[in-house]
Amino acid sequence: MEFTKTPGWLDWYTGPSKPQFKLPPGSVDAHCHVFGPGAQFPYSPERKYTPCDASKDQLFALRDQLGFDKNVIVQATCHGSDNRALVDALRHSDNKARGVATVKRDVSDAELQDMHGAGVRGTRFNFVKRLADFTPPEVLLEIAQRIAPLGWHVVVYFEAQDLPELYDFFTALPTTVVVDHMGRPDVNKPVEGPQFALFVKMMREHENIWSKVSCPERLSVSGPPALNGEQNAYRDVVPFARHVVETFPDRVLWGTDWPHPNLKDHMPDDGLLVDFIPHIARTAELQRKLLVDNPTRLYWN
Ligand SMILES: O=C(O)c1cc(C(=O)O)oc(=O)c1
Repeated sequence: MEFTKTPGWLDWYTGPSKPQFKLPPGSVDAHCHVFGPGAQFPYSPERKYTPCDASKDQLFALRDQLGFDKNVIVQATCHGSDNRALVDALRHSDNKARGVATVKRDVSDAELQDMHGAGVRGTRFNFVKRLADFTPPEVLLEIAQRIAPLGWHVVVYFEAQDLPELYDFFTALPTTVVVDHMGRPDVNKPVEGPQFALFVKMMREHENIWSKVSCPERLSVSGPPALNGEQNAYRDVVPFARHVVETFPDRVLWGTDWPHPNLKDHMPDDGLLVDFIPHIARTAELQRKLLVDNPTRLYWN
């Protein structure tokens, strides 16, 4: 099948630089995606965008170029609940990738078992309105109860302004809950302001809630972008991510978010994104927890 990319689509950055920051051995890129290729794994009829292709081989080449050991591949919304591209990538990863799938209420136990065998360890609930249609909370809770016995967790993606209405649902989930991209704070607001404070309170009061401190390129308002050798990119995001890393060092994950769906402004050099890490995790111990210990515990147990 032939697909035409969403107008204005930015393709992932080719030839990323070698990071100056040396990742600790065993580091995991704990948030990245594969897109198709559409000819082999068609994009979902329900999708809200049509991306460029980003294959498993291209992802594994990036992993090696940046110096990561492993990947956690998160089902992208352009594939809906058809997890074939994800599962294919996991099966060809030589045990170096785990996955987070998207499942519907009618998923069978056999399908869950099959995905588990391939390396899926979580399911993703998406509350970002431009990406996914609404699913009633009782349906999501039913799915969470189905996957809990497998030892899977729930990944949630939402925007900060929606947290007040989602708070009770998230804190009632029976599994570990991993929040994508720090719950997308508005970084024009103060770190200690009420919006981000609610997110921090949710993590403080619920030890099963984790956060990915990823996506500065999405959250940043003032940049500068991770391009042209910039070693101090996305400075406005640093205080938010640093606060979460230092307050909850055992419950944070980091990922590139390659191939960076739906960016509108620029496409970052992934090597320079890796160089963002020591700004938010300032000691070797915090770096090891963020990049090695935490993802290994959650995904390779
Ligand atoms: O902000 C986004 O557009 C975005 C989209 C997806 C997806 O389509 O799955 O995943 C992400 O992590 C971020």
